[in-house]
Amino acid sequence: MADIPDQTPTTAERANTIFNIPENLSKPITNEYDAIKGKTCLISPTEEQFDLLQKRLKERLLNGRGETIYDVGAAEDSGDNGLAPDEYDASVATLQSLVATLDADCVLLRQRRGEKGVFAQFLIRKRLESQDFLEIRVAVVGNVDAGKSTLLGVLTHGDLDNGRGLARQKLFRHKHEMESGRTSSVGNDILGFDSLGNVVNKPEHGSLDWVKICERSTKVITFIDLAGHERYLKTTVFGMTGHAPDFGMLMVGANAGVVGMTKEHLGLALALSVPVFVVVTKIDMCPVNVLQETLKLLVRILKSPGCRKVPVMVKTPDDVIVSATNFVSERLCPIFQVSNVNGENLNLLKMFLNLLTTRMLSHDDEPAEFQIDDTYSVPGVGTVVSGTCLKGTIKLNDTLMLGPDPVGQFIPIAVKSIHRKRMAVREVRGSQTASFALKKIKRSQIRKGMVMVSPALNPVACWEFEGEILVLHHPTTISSHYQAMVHCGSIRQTASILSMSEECLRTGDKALVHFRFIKHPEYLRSGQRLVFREGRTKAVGNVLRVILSTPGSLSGRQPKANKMLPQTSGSTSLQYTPSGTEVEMGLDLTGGDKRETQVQRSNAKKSKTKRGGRGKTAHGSDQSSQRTSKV
Ligand SMILES: Nc1nc2c(ncn2[C@@H]2O[C@H](COP(=O)(O)OP(=O)(O)OP(=O)(O)O)[C@@H](O)[C@H]2O)c(=O)[nH]1
Repeated sequence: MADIPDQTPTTAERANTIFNIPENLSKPITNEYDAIKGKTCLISPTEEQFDLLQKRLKERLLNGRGETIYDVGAAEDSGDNGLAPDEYDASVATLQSLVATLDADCVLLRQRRGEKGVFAQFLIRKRLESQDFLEIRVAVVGNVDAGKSTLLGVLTHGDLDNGRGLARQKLFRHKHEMESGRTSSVGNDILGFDSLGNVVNKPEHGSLDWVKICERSTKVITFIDLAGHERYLKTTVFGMTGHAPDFGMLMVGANAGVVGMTKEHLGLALALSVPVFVVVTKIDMCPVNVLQETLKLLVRILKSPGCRKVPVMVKTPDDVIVSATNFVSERLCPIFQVSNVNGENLNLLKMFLNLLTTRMLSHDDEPAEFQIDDTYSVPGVGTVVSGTCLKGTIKLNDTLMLGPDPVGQFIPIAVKSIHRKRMAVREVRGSQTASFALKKIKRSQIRKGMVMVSPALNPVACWEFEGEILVLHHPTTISSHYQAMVHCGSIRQTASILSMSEECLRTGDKALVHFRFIKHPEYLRSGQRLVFREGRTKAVGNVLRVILSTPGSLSGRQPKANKMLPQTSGSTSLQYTPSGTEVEMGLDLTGGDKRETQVQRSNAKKSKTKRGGRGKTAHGSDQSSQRTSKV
């Protein structure tokens, strides 16, 4: 098994966490900006210094997608923070004139008194046109009844809950959800902030008022409300992979604690490298000792070798700023304790959401890539597709290649109208979600998982690919011919293992695996993250190599399993992105999992002995999966 990458924080990272140094301050400054170095640069800058300050702020706004947090009176390389009152006032005045020249707004986040005087942090946010806004996607996960839909109802509609399901009624999309009180589909709700950081949503804004919210917002948080019940896990996994969330909000009911699907959802977010923050709800009705127990267990799980998170209890506005500015590091895990009934600490959560920035970086000049996660047939409009623009810019009337169809073909298609959050716009850029009206195509010709890409990419579909996977959980062993659902972006299709670098895989094993889709070819790119699952069996990994389909292979004929791939896992170290993926490797996440693994292994041995063979369909669920997924 390949070595687990060392995820111990560097000294600099540790120092940043311990001393709460914002990331932008911990990086060395280029020589160009030496003239504006130090805490006094804003007091009375020369014309030349003012230009430099303006240039630097512009760069920071560009890098921060329209916003940045600016320190006034903070020393860059020592603890010598603080300015005398008149110096501080002069600095703030300079900052305000800088901000005014860049058509932005400046809001005080926090002010502190050091030995040498006052220092402060300001949020600087660009004012955008009414059609433009920064979009952050937050996937909301957690066990049934943790209060997910309720919190979203309270945040986005501004009215508190009554503890008996009042607030969630505004979010449900299906009659059966209204009746059962359970979410079963992937839902969306939005929370808008203006350039001053005020919440735009008003209680009277119904679900039809998205356009009004977006027009007045500079930043829009899109909540992807996912189902908590195990029965809907497939939909929840799709929400986490297909809707490209920037962050995960893990909800835990204070009285119920870390139960049911909580750990499953946490593991999924970590496996997909989605930074997570935790919201503990129902603190109004939970006895103090129960709440303490819940928090203690939560912290233990987050700190476990599997998670390696740094939990931070968020109790004050200061904690919010520190955790929001350091949240990009993925290691930090802020924990909020709220009540949807009396509104306690909801202001801290809103402040935190206002400070989040998108993780997806894309350049407007790259060829466009759009992944489809849903299709609609709208009377009077025709076929509409919704999804996420992963790269580049898509403009009205652009022609994109839509595919792959069942035989792996892509067809040119013109974009006739674009909507962002139900608002008609002229273009959509990387990291934004949108829906397009398409002409001359039937809804039945389009499925989730298809893409629309720039013709410059010359897209080709594939039936087969190689991936590196890590088995997070499997009751027995996985071997060749095993079939399970591959989730990769918005692709969701059963794939069969043709061969592996190991004979069989158990919980905690890693391998190179050759997959083949069983129904139709897909558009994949190497480096994409994937989840391979069936029931509670779960493996995560990356697409390593896409095996492009030759014309003959596009027929869909399934070749025989080929020989084992060369044993390369020793030399190819798994390229998992920070912390998350190895989460359950040590299986500390589930506390008793080490023991569980031993039991599983001994069960696997027994089952092998019963069948008198090793490897092949070593367990019932594999067989049933093969049965059910045959085409
Ligand atoms: N007292 C109290 N009750 C709450 C709070 N938050 C939610 N509830 C209640 O808890 C129940 C469950 O809330 P939901 O929002 O449906 O839970 P969920 O996590 O969305 O559940 P699923 O949709 O099934 O995944 C509802 O009756 C809410 O009124 C809270 O902070 N305090």
